[in-house]
Amino acid sequence: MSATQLATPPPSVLRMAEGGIHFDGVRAVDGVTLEVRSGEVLGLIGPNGSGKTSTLNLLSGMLRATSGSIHLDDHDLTRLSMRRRTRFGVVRTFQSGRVFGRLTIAENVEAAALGGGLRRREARQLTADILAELGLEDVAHQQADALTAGRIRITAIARALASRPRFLLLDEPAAGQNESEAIALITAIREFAQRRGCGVLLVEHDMSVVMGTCDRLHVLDSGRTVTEGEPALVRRDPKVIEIYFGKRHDHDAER
Ligand SMILES: Nc1ncnc2c1ncn2[C@@H]1O[C@H](COP(=O)(O)OP(=O)(O)OP(=O)(O)O)[C@@H](O)[C@H]1O
Repeated sequence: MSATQLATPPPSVLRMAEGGIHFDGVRAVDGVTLEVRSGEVLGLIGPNGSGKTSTLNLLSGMLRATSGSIHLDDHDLTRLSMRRRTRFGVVRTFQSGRVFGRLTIAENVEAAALGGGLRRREARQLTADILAELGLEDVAHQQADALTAGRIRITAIARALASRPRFLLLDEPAAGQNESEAIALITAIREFAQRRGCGVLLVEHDMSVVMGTCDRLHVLDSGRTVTEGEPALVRRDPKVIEIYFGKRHDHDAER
């Protein structure tokens, strides 16, 4: 059996309802409700310090919510650790990327596929598919230690995909890459997610990157939801223009 024929899981929803967390009086996330659905990419955007990473951390279990709840379908994840959420298929990646430096890229990805319960043949096939999709074929047999930070970050994403998550939470996966590289990477992740029914939450700074790569956008400012919807509509929302594009918009208007 080819790994691309692996069964697609039934549709699911990862949902945060009125989620909140505060740090020493700072309300980093303040009553945010959002849903990520199987097979879609939800872009989480907003200015610096608006609560994007904290929201992702609440969903992954890295932070415990001080208010609200988090559910995967009917399962209440609110009090579960990150490790236990991983068992439900909710997986996050880190900006720095976590890989085994002594293993090759292919071995790193295959180890994640085996850890996710695949047999060796299926794991090999899935690894080959992912390396091709993420443009890692040329470095497949290089030791991870020898690669650039950017390639290591992509390898960490490849490992996360190989574990066959139901929901993948990505914190700026394309950090440090130029715009076209970022769009290519996120497009590859999106295609993988769509084919395998995996939902993706993507934290990303760059509006031009999320516009063509996300199915929906959720905009935060000061820990609160500003708006949510299709990228083209969100981009035209006056509240978003004000908080997110303010300076550029004024500049454009002046020209
Ligand atoms: N561990 C922490 N301790 C104290 N304050 C924190 C902590 N984590 C986040 N904050 C604060 O919470 C707010 C939201 O931070 P968060 O990192 O979630 O925002 P962000 O939108 O991801 O920002 P950026 O785009 O700059 O990465 C900020 O004011 C930040 O300083």
